[in-house]
Amino acid sequence: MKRLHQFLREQHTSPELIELIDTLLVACKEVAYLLKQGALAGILGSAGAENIQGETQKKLDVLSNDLLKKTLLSCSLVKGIASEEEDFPVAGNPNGKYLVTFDPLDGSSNIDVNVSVGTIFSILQAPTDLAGDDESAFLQQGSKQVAAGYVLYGPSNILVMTTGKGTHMFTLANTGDFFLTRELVQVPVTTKEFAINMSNQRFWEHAMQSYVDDMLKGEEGPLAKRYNMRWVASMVAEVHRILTRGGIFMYPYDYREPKKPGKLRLMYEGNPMSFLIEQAGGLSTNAYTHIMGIQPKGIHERVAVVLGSKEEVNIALDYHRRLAGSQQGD
Ligand SMILES: O=P(O)(O)OC[C@H]1O[C@](O)(COP(=O)(O)O)[C@@H](O)[C@@H]1O
Ligand SMILES: [Mg+2]
Ligand SMILES: [Mg+2]
Repeated sequence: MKRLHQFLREQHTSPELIELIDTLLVACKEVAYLLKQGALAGILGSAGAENIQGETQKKLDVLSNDLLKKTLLSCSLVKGIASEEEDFPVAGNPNGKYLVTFDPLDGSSNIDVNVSVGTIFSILQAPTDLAGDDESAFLQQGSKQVAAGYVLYGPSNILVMTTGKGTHMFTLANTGDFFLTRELVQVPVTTKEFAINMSNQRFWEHAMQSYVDDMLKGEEGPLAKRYNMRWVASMVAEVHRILTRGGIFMYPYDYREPKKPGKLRLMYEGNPMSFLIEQAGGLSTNAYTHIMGIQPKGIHERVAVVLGSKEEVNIALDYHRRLAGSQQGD
């Protein structure tokens, strides 16, 4: 079986990018180790603090953020980092070549119940004229990502990544090495499986309500399909399922907090996941347009997410095109 290193070299990945990915994975392996120990390592429960987005931090949110931050900032290639758990970007080496944004622990609500969680990352080229703690250095469209991926901490620990040459999966062995276990992943074009938090239904836009209503009508409805539903509440686990067997994942805009265009964050959730999905032949949108074409305005900016199997995402887009701005009963 092929080691990650060998694979990346064969893909003509630059030695610097390989070194950076290696560094990042050192921290992810420590997170994986801590998760395996669970209560024995005293890592469960809340940290008793909130992040800048007003979310209660779990102990492991803080621990994994500290691990990733320390490890990445020790690498001379890193000019700056931006994390879900850091209010502002943090500067690294002024001559560093890369910026890294990350969600150190995705699916935090699942830590205490021993369900899959993950680390999501996105790597950008650092502009030479801006400091590593200058927010504007990070505000690049998702289409500019140099590499992106996640490590899923589940029954197996799996790295899924892309450098723009397809999406590939690597499984962590006991030796600490990642081995290539799925090359050139392809998201099936069609699906009958959707993932959405149904409890927010009454807050969605009419277009999304109408689409999901029609899905629930099954064979007798206009979509003429019997759908199945899944909701893990860890985006990494949902995206992993979709990369493995297809599906559509949606965290749409909703009216709960009208000023926020969605729950998920563009720079360290939406963009990296979009890069992975689209490199695997899927589609990733905010229900209207490609996520990777959105010009970010802030490192913690929110985004609506509708991604997965191409045909199904196109159906969702079609509902939004037709019903944009309409109200129930229109
Ligand atoms: O609580 P909900 O509405 O089910 O939201 C679940 C979503 O929130 C997230 O947990 C947000 O990520 P964090 O845990 O990093 O804040 C996603 O992974 C997941 O898709
Ligand atoms: Mg997250
Ligand atoms: Mg998180």
